[in-house]
Amino acid sequence: MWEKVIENLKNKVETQDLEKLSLVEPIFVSEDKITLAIPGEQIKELLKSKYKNQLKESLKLIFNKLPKIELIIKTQDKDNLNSKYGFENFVVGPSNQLAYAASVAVSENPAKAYNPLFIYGGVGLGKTHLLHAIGNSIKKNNPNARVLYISSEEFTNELINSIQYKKMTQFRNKYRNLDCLLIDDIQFISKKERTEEEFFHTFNALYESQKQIIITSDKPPNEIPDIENRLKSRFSWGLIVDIQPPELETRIAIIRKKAELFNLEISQEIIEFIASSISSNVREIEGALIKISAYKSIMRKPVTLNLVKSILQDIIIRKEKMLTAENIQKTVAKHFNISVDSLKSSTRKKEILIPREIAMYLTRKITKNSLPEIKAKFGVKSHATIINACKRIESEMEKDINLKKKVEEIEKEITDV
Ligand SMILES: Nc1ncnc2c1ncn2[C@@H]1O[C@H](COP(=O)(O)OP(=O)(O)OP(=O)(O)O)[C@@H](O)[C@H]1O
Repeated sequence: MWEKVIENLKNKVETQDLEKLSLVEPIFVSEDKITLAIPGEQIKELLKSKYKNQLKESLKLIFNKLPKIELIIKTQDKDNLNSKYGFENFVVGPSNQLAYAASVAVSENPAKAYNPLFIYGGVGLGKTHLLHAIGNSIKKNNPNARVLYISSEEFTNELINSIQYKKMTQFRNKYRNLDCLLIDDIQFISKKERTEEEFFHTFNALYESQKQIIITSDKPPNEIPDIENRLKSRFSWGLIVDIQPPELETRIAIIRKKAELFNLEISQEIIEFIASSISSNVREIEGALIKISAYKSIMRKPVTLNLVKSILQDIIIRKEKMLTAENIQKTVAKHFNISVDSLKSSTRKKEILIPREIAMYLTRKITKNSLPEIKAKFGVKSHATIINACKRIESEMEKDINLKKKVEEIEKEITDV
């Protein structure tokens, strides 16, 4: 029936309006009354102010008389928000302070504080948590706000379906009529031309109508490979903040908070043990606590340090395996595109010398190897060579930001296990 109305309206309505009106759904139809479900206040207003007469005429034509027209707003689409992620259960420390503060600011003043807000950081560091917290907080302040959380993969799948089933109008209306779009892991749209194109237009539509956009990624915009420059530049229009792996103190605070949530009583000694065994990934910390909780309830035994050590053995062994001089040499060699053997040679060529000194510096910093052990692993004659290499790299990193970044990136790759 509504298709007939639309057919009738075709020549009397502007094209872009017609697309919007085609989203209206009749949910009750009789000769006396017709109830139309409208997706949003904007379309309702459009229908009432601009097309009331045309609508009446079309209905008259179809029914031979004019039924009573009732307009109701369609219940909102699911916002995909997970209520378990809030600001109140996000532990703040130096590593995530800025991302947290920016997220709170955006949720208090959508589209006015920072737009877009771009949050990036490694795996399991709380980016998704912050996205949901922003969405939940905006909804709490304004229950009518149209907020949507979506991963860029889901966005891509939905787009593909919409193209396949010719539902692009619905797709565009869904995304372009939001007050706040929270899009997770944007790096996954790279190399997907059509998705990038569609996201570009979604971004523009929202930005131009002053709607809030929050984006997360594993890298800053300019380092996401194979993504259009026009998107990268838009991602940088607002504020870009990073989340770093939490420091020891923050990890301890996170473990305390999570243990409390899981109703798990553990001693300070155990908390510190977990915090020092799992350094870079909060999801892994959570996983460890869930495992301990499960053991506790199944075995009905008190949680001792030894029990925790045996429960977390696989994680600890995996870490120890990665934190070796051999693995550091391999990773450094890969980053500089040179061979592991050349790292152990005595050549003074700059392109080998710097990577070799970086490898020594990282071995000293992150393994438990003693100086004689490091000496043997790099085939050098004296301890002084290693100590001097470490000092040189430390002072070079202070002067050269690119070198500092490179070393940090390699260190992250080695310790992120
Ligand atoms: N600072 C924090 N305080 C409390 N919980 C945290 C914190 N950081 C991370 N978490 C928790 O760690 C888990 C992983 O975080 P989240 O899913 O947000 O990571 P992510 O950065 O989005 O990772 P990915 O890139 O894999 O999607 C979540 O359960 C989250 O609640």
